[in-house]
Amino acid sequence: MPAYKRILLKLSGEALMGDDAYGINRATIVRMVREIQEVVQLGCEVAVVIGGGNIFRGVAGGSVGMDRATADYMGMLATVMNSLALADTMRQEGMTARVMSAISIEQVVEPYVRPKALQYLEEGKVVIFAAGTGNPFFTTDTAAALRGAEIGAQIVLKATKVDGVYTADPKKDPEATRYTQISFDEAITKNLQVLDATAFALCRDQKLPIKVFSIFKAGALKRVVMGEDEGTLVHV
Ligand SMILES: Nc1ncnc2c1ncn2[C@@H]1O[C@H](COP(=O)(O)OP(=O)(O)O)[C@@H](O)[C@H]1O
Ligand SMILES: O=c1ccn([C@@H]2O[C@H](COP(=O)(O)OP(=O)(O)O)[C@@H](O)[C@H]2O)c(=O)[nH]1
Repeated sequence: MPAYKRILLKLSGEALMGDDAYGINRATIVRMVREIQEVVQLGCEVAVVIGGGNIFRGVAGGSVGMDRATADYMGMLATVMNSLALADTMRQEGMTARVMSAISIEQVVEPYVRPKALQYLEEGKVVIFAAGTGNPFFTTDTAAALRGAEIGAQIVLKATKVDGVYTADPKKDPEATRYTQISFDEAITKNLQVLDATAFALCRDQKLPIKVFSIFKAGALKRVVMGEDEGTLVHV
């Protein structure tokens, strides 16, 4: 039995690159989709928010000196591309997915309408929330917290490049050690940067726990969903 009935899974856009310099690595996206399929088959309702770093950083050079809001809209469009790629890969793997966008581009994807999203989830479809929150100056982490709260997810799962929350940034400090669990207050006091501050505050206010785990580790998502010891749990 899965430990959660409904989850909001945040996938790092940058991780989609796999070993490539930018863009979407085919083997990587197929592997991610198969891991999601496993938890859907367990009976878990899955909503996904995906980042855009893999595409956006590829064009970021051109955004130097650009108006911040304009660059952010480009970033949101990058998440739409990733969402479409993810949904299409799910279709190829025999799953049913629906993409809903926070900015209206109706010829491409349907707009985000909360009751419709809830209906899809109840029907066992995977819902992919594209275009982040639809607002510049935010991130897809915040979109994950926001949509997670809106759909009544029991937990936000952040699948990222590190396998949990560490005492310091593990990419900079080799001595850093991983927490099995940590409270929101302690993570804020210690200024641990693994989710941005807005997303963090929203989850804390809504008492929505977060699990941070590795997107690269095979089977990690399933272990998290089964409530096994994996990654770091951030709790109230
Ligand atoms: N205390 C910490 N514990 C874990 N990771 C940290 C910490 N501080 C900074 N990081 C960095 O945060 C990064 C993950 O966050 P983020 O940039 O939001 O990734 P993404 O949105 O692509 O999943 C990691 O690559 C890691 O280097
Ligand atoms: O609500 C949002 C979500 C995303 N973005 C933009 O889209 C980019 C891509 O998202 P993110 O950096 O969160 O992706 P990831 O790091 O997961 O690849 C961000 O840098 C922002 O520029 C935004 O402006 N508002």
